[in-house]
Amino acid sequence: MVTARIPVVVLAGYLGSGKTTLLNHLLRNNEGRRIGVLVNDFGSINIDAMHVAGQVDAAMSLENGCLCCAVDVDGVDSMLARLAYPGAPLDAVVIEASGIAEPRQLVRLVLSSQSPHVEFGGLVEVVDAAEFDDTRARHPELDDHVRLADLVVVNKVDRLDEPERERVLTEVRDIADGAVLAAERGRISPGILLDAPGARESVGAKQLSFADLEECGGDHAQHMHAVYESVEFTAEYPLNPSAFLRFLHERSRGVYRIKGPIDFGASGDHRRFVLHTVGVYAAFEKTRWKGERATRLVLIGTDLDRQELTERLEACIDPDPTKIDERGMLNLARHLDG
Ligand SMILES: Nc1nc2c(ncn2[C@@H]2O[C@H](COP(=O)(O)OP(=O)(O)OP(=O)(O)O)[C@@H](O)[C@H]2O)c(=O)[nH]1
Repeated sequence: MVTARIPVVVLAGYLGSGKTTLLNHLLRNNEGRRIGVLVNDFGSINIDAMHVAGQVDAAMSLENGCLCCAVDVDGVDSMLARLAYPGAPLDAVVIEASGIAEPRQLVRLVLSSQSPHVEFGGLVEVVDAAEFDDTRARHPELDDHVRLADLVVVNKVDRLDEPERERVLTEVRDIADGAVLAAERGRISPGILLDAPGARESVGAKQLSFADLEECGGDHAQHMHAVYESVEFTAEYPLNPSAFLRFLHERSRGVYRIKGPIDFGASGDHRRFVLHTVGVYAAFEKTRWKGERATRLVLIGTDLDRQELTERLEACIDPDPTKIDERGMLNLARHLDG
């Protein structure tokens, strides 16, 4: 009897490109497919795992460290074995890599899996259309990631006007060997991503060869995460919105990405603000507190001064949270994510 293998899709893409957004879109619009998720955050607070929690059929997360180097094939195999076992109620597993993981290494880990229950389901690279030029200038290896991918999702096209959007799409198509799709908020059809690579032939599937995987990829010093670091900040007391907005405006250039929920305001206010900064872009997503209220931020960047950042964030804690700073909340509203 031939055992059906569960496809394992590697979802990669630079910091803040929209991987979690795309994953959440898939989980909400799964068209009946049951999806297991393996999330790898950079930083010890699992913000991405918090974002996908509750919508997924089976999930595991790996904290603090980059999946591509911190874990060997046995480690990935044992995690995959816990998600994908004989008779597992899953149709696919998606590994959401951290934004600075080396996709080639991740693909190699999946391809080297000894598990008879999984197969490589393809590499999907999410690209932030609005940050494409900047990211490429800072990280020329982005071209390589785009070239290797079975499917490149050029996300955030809403942030560009028509001519710029076409220019970026043309540039990505010139580099990519696989299929290229434009997307807003990761809205792509789940079938394109989750069915075995053969099913993607309509948009141009490709399979990675071991030769592709052997080229570089193994040199840790060249990996993005070798130069990035993260600082975590948690606070049980609310932050003052005006003070925090000042912190945001004055943040150092080294801080490329900040994400996580923030508690602003007094106990009667149930609004939960989730901050996302990507480069100079900053947005708050408004949700509601369900469990414990606390600020939990992860800051990712290069040359971070941990002590200075922590002190500046601590200075944002509101000495009197019973008095909501309405003006600050109004300013915050201007940054709200549509
Ligand atoms: N305007 C716009 N914003 C988007 C789009 N997709 C995602 N975002 C926003 O971009 C920010 C980062 O999105 P995430 O999905 O968290 O990105 P990520 O790749 O998972 O981030 P890391 O895991 O930190 O690398 C969030 O504020 C999203 O709401 C899009 O298509 N358009």
